[in-house]
Amino acid sequence: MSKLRVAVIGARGRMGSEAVRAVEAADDMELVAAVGRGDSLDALADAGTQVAVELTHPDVVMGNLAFCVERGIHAVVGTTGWTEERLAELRARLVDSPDTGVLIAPNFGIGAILSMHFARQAARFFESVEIVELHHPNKADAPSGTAVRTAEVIAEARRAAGCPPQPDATTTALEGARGATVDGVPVHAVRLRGLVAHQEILFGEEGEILTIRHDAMNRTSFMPGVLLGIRRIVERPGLTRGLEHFMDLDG
Ligand SMILES: NC(=O)C1=CN([C@@H]2O[C@H](COP(=O)(O)OP(=O)(O)OC[C@H]3O[C@@H](n4cnc5c(N)ncnc54)[C@H](OP(=O)(O)O)[C@@H]3O)[C@@H](O)[C@H]2O)C=CC1
Ligand SMILES: O=C(O)C1=N[C@H](C(=O)O)C[C@H](O)C1
Repeated sequence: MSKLRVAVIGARGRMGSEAVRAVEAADDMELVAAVGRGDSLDALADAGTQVAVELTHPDVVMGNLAFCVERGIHAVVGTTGWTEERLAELRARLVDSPDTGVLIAPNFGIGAILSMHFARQAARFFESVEIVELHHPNKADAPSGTAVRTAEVIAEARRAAGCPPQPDATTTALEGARGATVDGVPVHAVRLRGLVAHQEILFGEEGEILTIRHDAMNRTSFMPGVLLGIRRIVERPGLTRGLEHFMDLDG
């Protein structure tokens, strides 16, 4: 069987350099291009790339994806900082390239995806929920893409179950003291030297607290998810949001 022709954009970054190593080590993949800031994306087209792994920065991800989608190159995107407007722009681009698939994965960590799945299940049983995400201080976006998606998933589940808004008697607060509110869920972002990527989802009910915590101790931990995304996106045209769609979680 022929190998999947894979390129990495952002290849010299923390995640990109791990992705380069992971693709090179995968028996069913060939690394055909590895580009970073200042390199032309034409290298991807020239090398006959089938799947591009995008691990750069919120400021440049849209341009990189426009290049890929226009040329029918599938993309596995780890870059965060997504908004509804950006998602809508990408969906519109994909309409003109109906055979192309783009996976946007707020988190490639299998444990992180499972923690979001468990949070969805728990959401309707607790009056209160708050999210604390903790990352290294070089991170550009806050709150993290994972925290935003987790809050959305929890809010969807609570709406579907008819849960009322959660209690909060705060009437006076310093700006930011209650975090950012994402779809009704307070999200708190910590940036601390020594951390990699961590998240706690706190559920509270009278007399009972459930904490779901995930810790990524290094960036190698994201690579099984990156490889899974590469293998599966070639058979899934359109926009896929979240690696969970490739994980058979309800099976
Ligand atoms: N989905 C997931 O599981 C994960 C997602 N992420 C996300 O991935 C992204 C990258 O994170 P991380 O690796 O830590 O960040 P880094 O800053 O380490 O890497 C980003 C890389 O992209 C490069 N870059 C910047 N602009 C361009 C451009 N125009 N074209 C090509 N390359 C460019 C940077 O170059 P230079 O060094 O010159 O600035 C850098 O090498 C972030 O958005 C982060 O949130 C991170 C971890 C896990
Ligand atoms: O920037 C990071 O490091 C990470 N970014 C992703 C996010 O914003 O959720 C995934 C992970 O948390 C690491």
